[in-house]
Amino acid sequence: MKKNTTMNQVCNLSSGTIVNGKWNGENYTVIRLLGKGATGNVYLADSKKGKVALKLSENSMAITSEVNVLKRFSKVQGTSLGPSLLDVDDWKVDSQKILPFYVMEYVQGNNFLEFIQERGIVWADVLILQLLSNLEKLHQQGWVFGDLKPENLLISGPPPKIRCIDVGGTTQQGRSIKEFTEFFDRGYWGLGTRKAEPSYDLFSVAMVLINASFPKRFTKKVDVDGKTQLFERIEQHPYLLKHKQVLQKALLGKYTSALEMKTDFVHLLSVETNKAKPRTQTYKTQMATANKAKSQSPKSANSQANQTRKQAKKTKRRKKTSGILETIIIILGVFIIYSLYAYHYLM
Ligand SMILES: Nc1ncnc2c1ncn2[C@@H]1O[C@H](COP(=O)(O)OP(=O)(O)OP(=O)(O)O)[C@@H](O)[C@H]1O
Repeated sequence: MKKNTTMNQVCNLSSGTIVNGKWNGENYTVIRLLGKGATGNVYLADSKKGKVALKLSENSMAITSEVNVLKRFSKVQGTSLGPSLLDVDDWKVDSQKILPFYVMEYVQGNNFLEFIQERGIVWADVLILQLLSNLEKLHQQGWVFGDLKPENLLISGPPPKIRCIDVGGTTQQGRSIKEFTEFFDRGYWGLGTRKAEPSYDLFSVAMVLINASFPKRFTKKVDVDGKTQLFERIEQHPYLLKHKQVLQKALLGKYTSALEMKTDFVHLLSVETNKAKPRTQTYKTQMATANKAKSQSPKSANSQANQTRKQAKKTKRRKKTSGILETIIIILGVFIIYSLYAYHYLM
């Protein structure tokens, strides 16, 4: 999208600048720039309500459209689709310049990729389930998020909670997607149209997971079709491979609702959890058998010193492996319990 240089000059506010609302009379003291978007800049600011995020733009149409989306989001019960809207006003910069702005809740936290890089890919499961719940509610209201990408997903908490920011791409179902980023756009990969429908967002969800596994985004190859290239990527990463079925269906637009995708996702996770159990039992059984055998043959152990030394080494190795395995099992257990807790608590 074309950048408006005048806007960028005016919108480059330094720390301490006071933005005064012409109509509502609220004052906001700029702390720092949070980010620059295509339509304006977002600042962290101090206000009588505490820290807030303030978006300033020369483009009053864009501000109005985003404000309308945030208002609509606030009516969707039980979700955290976007930051809550706190104020909408104009700022009289000088005698000739008036800039529209809106103030929203400051969502403190890392974006999706930063969070995953810090905590590990296993967290993607919990976050994607939350995202799918939010999308389901948004789609039910007749809207599509559009520009779904890791930068637009902030993780607040604890407990970790996914929040969609940058509502500029939110489009009414049936219309053409307003804003998109190539990597997350099914049109770019030749896997569908840019018509706003739930499957458009669900394709992007799959791409968010692919991006979480391959943080360096790749471009579409000229000589290979999009489907082949993306399916190949899925085969190359253990996390993606584990979610292959769901990802492939989402990429091919086979899900007509976020709920359907979420159900498949939950099913896949429960299958994985069940698979993990017998492996643990088998190992324990093996250990018990080995210990039993060892205690039943002390004589042969005494007469064969070499064998005993080897046995001791083996046992030491086994104990070490057992320790590592136990730690993994405990971490896995805690994670599953936490996931269930987060899942029930947040959904
Ligand atoms: N409510 C918020 N709380 C915290 N940070 C925010 C909030 N809103 C925006 N930001 C930060 O400001 C950045 C710019 O936000 P904005 O939504 O305007 O632009 P963008 O995502 O770059 O948009 P575009 O895709 O329109 O270019 C975001 O990437 C994010 O880092």
